[in-house]
Amino acid sequence: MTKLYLASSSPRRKELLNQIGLDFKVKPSNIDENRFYQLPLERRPVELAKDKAYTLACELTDGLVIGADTTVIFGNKPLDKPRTETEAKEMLSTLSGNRHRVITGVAVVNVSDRITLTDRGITDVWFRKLKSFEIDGYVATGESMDKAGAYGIQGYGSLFVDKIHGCYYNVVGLPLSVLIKMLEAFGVQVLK
Ligand SMILES: Cc1cn([C@H]2C[C@H](O)[C@@H](COP(=O)(O)OP(=O)(O)OP(=O)(O)O)O2)c(=O)[nH]c1=O
Repeated sequence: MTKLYLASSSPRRKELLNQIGLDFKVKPSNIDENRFYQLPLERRPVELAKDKAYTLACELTDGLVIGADTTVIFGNKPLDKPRTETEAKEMLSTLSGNRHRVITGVAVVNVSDRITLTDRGITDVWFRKLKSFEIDGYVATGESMDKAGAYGIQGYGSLFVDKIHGCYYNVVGLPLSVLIKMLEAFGVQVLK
């Protein structure tokens, strides 16, 4: 059976892979994300995903490595993980009453020959207009801090979302319908 590795520290990605019954090991890879900040925003998540997966693949002898990166884009600006609570509140004010885009890049690297597949999911998310006490209350829950765009659609952040167009799981951190096609290309099947 093919060994599977998830090159990510995101608990959400781990949960999503568990949800579809995959047997895998988690081995986060530490890459220098700063090197990618010059790239066009639509390309960045895929390149980051590839680097995360490839970096771990170089430490292994066999198996498949999955890497991913979620970027939240408002207009043509990225909203990365907030560094402070003030920054989180600013991001949420920006998203309030507006539409933004979530792109999750995914890469699967075959360790033995380094053959790599990449793809991405794109989801548009509409937030309702938020009151300032709601933004303060949300940031006080602590949910913002490790998440792109300063919110988690799977948590209290669900209260802000009017509608989405695209894959929900892509927003949480892994577009599962995209990933499964990539895994199948390497002979891994969930439903037989
Ligand atoms: C928009 C959004 C993001 N997120 C999370 C998913 C990702 O964990 C995080 C985006 O940061 P990433 O840099 O994609 O991932 P990470 O740093 O958590 O993990 P790693 O780099 O080791 O793979 O934001 C949610 O959980 N819910 C949401 O609704």
